[in-house]
Amino acid sequence: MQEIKRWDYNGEGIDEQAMPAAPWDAVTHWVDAARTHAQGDADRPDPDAIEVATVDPTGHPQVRTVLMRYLTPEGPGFYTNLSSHKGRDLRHDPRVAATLTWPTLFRAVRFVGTAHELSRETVADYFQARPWGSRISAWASHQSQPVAGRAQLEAAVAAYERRWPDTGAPDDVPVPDFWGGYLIRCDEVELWAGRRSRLHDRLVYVRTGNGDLSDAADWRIERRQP
Ligand SMILES: Cc1cc2nc3c(=O)[nH]c(=O)nc-3n(C[C@H](O)[C@H](O)[C@H](O)COP(=O)(O)O)c2cc1C
Repeated sequence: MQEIKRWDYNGEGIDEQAMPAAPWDAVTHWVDAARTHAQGDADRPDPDAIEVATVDPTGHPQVRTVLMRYLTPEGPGFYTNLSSHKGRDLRHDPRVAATLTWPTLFRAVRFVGTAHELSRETVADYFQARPWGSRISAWASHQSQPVAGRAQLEAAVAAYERRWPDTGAPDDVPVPDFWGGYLIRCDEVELWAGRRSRLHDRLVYVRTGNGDLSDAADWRIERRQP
């Protein structure tokens, strides 16, 4: 049999006595730690890369990686093309799940909830902070649609570059109507910590009320078996 390389996970684990009563502090503490850990190390995956799972109109699960460019007590979120397959999925069924995984810290966070479109104001603020080239690409890409070849995409980019040259101003490229973002309003937030011999720690914040991630009264904590 082929030899399998096995890694034992020996992270810090989770002490529920020390865990904040609301998920917001727990999540931001881990996100900050992952960002610090990744700093200046090109070999570490982007700490904000998040896998987002949706259900397509046929009921089939779909998953892809995006960047968590939004994180407030309302929930985590991301920006994308609203006409993409994920946009189509979420219009049809807003239920969503997402995971942030930081293998070198033996940690992962899992969010389960429903997706809500971010306001046009929030989207515009983020879009205008993106580099000019990324804003041009957002116009040129009909995300998730087939394309005859890369040349077709590059021709579309060149046409938009001529239309909206880089002036250095944040609004030199308008915000496309079809571009936006989603906030995940969470019903569950799980913190997973890898421990020795696969006897990991899993602590799940389960929503009990209508508040946001920082409202301790609206969450209970449950430990689940690994
Ligand atoms: C590290 C990484 C980051 C990505 N970030 C984004 C993102 O923030 N937004 C986005 O729409 N796609 C992003 N993508 C591309 C998506 O994975 C995916 O290809 C695209 O959104 C189309 O997905 P869909 O056809 O399921 O809608 C990223 C891919 C990777 C690997």
